[in-house]
Amino acid sequence: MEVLQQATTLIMLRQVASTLIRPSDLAMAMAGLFLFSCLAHRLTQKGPMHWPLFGVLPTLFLHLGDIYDWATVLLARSGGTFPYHGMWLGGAHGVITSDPANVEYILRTRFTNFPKGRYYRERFADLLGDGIFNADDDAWRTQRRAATSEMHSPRFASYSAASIASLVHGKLLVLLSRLAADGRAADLQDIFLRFTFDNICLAAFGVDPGCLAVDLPEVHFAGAFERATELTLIRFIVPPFVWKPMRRLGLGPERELREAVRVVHEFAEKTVSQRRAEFTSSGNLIDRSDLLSRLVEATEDVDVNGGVGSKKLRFSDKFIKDFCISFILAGRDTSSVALTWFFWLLHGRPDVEARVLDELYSIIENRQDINKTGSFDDVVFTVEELGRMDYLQAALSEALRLYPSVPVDFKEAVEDDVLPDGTPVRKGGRVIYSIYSMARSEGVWGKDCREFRPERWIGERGRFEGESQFKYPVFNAGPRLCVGKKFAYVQMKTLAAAVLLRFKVEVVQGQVVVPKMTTTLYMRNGLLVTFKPRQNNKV
Ligand code: HEM
Repeated sequence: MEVLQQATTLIMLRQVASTLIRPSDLAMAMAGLFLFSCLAHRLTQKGPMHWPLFGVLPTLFLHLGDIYDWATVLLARSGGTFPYHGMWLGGAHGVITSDPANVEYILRTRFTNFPKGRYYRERFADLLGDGIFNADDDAWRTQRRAATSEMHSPRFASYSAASIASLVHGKLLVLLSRLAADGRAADLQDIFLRFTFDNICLAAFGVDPGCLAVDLPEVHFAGAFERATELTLIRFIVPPFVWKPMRRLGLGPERELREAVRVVHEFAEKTVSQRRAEFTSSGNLIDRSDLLSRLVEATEDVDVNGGVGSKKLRFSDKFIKDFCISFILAGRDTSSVALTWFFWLLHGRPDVEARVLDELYSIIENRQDINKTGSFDDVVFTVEELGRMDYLQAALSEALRLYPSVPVDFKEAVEDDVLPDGTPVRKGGRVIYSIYSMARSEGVWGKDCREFRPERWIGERGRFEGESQFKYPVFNAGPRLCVGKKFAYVQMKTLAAAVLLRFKVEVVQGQVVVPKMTTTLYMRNGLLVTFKPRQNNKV
């Protein structure tokens, strides 16, 4: 991340240098540096080529378009971990790893020495405030406790399952039927993004923004949220000496970011204060099960008199607002991109699709109230039935293994440390772990690691069997394991089962399907598909 910023700086420097130095002298100097670096790289052979003065930047720059695959090759060549550093005096340094033992060390064993860190928090502060996604230490712990107790409560679980099913059956299937009837191609990624945005807002605020309406409208809040996220990510590319003054002066993308953040915060503040007023006037929010209502009602124990006693306090509006915004960011696009890759992989593997369908048919056949007409129109799978979809769970987990929604993540070292494989990490350095590369490592997943093989998740008794969090940190691992993991599987399984049962999703030929190089593994060009209704003659 910081290295990317330095790459931008490098381009600027090159432009300045070309006005001060003759181009031929510059070319000679660059050729000298290149030869020197090649020689040094030949001698060390670990990781990417580092240039004098510029560190890894020029090499990185050549690979911006295929950075995940490039890092995968380098990690394989260097035994799973290599150090990097950015420009001389720039201060960016750290290691990149795909070794599960190192991942376990930073995410669990030495959790307190590897927080998200200031670098991350500073960039997300405007959008996320002190929300769980952007917090460390005590601020994170309080929110984590609240998140786990509210999200894992039976009340929230049944509310979220019902709202997922209602969105899928009441809106998504209606939209797909319309598209199928018109024979129109549509971008599956866009449709799924709309679905997960509405879904996460329902879970967080109990409010449906309506992105999934059949006319696929532009929704102001959703657009602002997306823009705010994209514009925040620019801060990971542009150096701080550029974005910070622009922020202060309200210029360029920073001005647009301020406006998008304002829209998001205004919406969140208004919703929180309306819910607070509703609670104050009626004394409870008994009819509401969304996270916001739970948090408005909840209290936390706070120490008083130096820890001698404690009293119950309500969460502040700011706490709840920040929490809900983080929650929306965390659950907004992760499962939609996972589902898009899943449908794309299925398209290339009719055998896997047939096994998923067989599983669905056999669950329907086992129903007491089986619909003898053979029509699937009314089938809405229950949470218990979703739990019996082992093969679907395996296929989704395998799609996420190959195309993890968060392909690369990182932590910052508070103190000097040494990773289990012997690699030293200096204070302030970053440990970047490539989840994308771990999936493609023969040492981690075996010789067939690049194959889409759901069977690797099925145990001897034919049931789904999970893997170590540290070999598969797709949902993060250790104390910061994704709190939405259960929610995400219910959401993905409900959607995938309902759609596959009713439609054959056909990928339009001739499009280029490649990942976008950003923090979430979007498809760069989306995924154009058509929907063909299935003949329901199986039951
Ligand atoms: C396929 C879907 C999902 C994947 C792959 C996924 C993955 C992740 C990952 C990798 C992290 C760690 C990010 C970091 O700290 O840098 C995370 C954290 C988190 N996720 Fe998810 N997520 C998914 C869906 C969801 C959903 C649907 C929700 C909400 C309902 C959610 C809520 C959260 C929250 C609140 C955190 C922060 C946890 C903490 O820092 O303690 N996630 N998730």
